Amino acid sequence: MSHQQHDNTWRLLQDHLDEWVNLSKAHTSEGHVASYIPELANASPDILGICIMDSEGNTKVSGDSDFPFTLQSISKVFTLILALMDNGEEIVFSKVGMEPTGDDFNSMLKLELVEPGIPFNPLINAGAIAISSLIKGNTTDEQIDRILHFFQHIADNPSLSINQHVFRSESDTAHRNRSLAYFLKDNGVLDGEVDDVLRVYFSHCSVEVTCTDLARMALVLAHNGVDPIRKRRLIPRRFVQIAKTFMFTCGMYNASGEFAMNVGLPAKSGVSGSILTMVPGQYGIGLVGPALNRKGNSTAGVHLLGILSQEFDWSLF
Ligand SMILES: NC(=O)CC[C@H](N)C(=O)O
Repeated sequence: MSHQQHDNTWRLLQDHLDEWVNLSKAHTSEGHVASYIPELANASPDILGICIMDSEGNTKVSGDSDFPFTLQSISKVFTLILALMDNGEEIVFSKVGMEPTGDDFNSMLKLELVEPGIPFNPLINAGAIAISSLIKGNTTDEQIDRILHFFQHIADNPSLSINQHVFRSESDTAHRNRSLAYFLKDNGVLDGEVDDVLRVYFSHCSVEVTCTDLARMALVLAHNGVDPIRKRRLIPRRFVQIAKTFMFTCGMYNASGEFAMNVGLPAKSGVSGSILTMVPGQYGIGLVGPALNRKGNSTAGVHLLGILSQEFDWSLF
């Protein structure tokens, strides 16, 4: 992208981002805050915030961009990358597949239906739980520490930490994830103890961030693993390529096709109402809008990204 294009985009964002956020905010009333993790239900449904970061670290923020939230399923992108860096492709893809499911993110249907009973991809819950078990460490605490440090490193923010209330809230109520994990254990997909693996999984889902952290993490993916600000490679290019492909095909759960059609960018959402996305080679984007549609994606967030993509012709197609 030329400097002039960037300047134009930045000027339009300066003039219109607040207006687009306000327009999209109206769509928060179409959704509901996730309540199956009781602690998440405390978030106000009418929140909407966004941060867009360019490759020099300049930001455009709007709305409730300081609202802290937990990564939830967005963390799965980065644990996948760490598992790939720890084990390589061959081992990782002996435990999870490469295909979208078309089912809800916490579905267990295909684990029994389709041989050999490995999760279809690393971004559905079953797949992400399998990935958690692949993170290296001599103890569960060491695995969790390594993940947290990796997230801090990518976000360039050493103060990222685990929200213990959200962790406990999920851990106490995660009957479905527990059953998924036992299923995986029985199918020979999980190496460790179910409780230990789930502690790793709930911990990385509970890392607390802001939109700016998300945008910063996305920026590294937008630049294929090189941090354009620290001017350093943080992730091998191939592993970012794998992560972005999954984001494209599975990142918005079973609404990934619709999102690809309307926005056309690799993205990952979480049940906290967060979305991480990027304009390849250009911008990292983080947003939060806790009111979710039926498929578990932020109603206002998806709307806002639709406007931005159209306005700036960001679709990759
Ligand atoms: N979709 C999500 O964000 C799911 C993550 C959440 N921790 C869960 O396992 O249910």
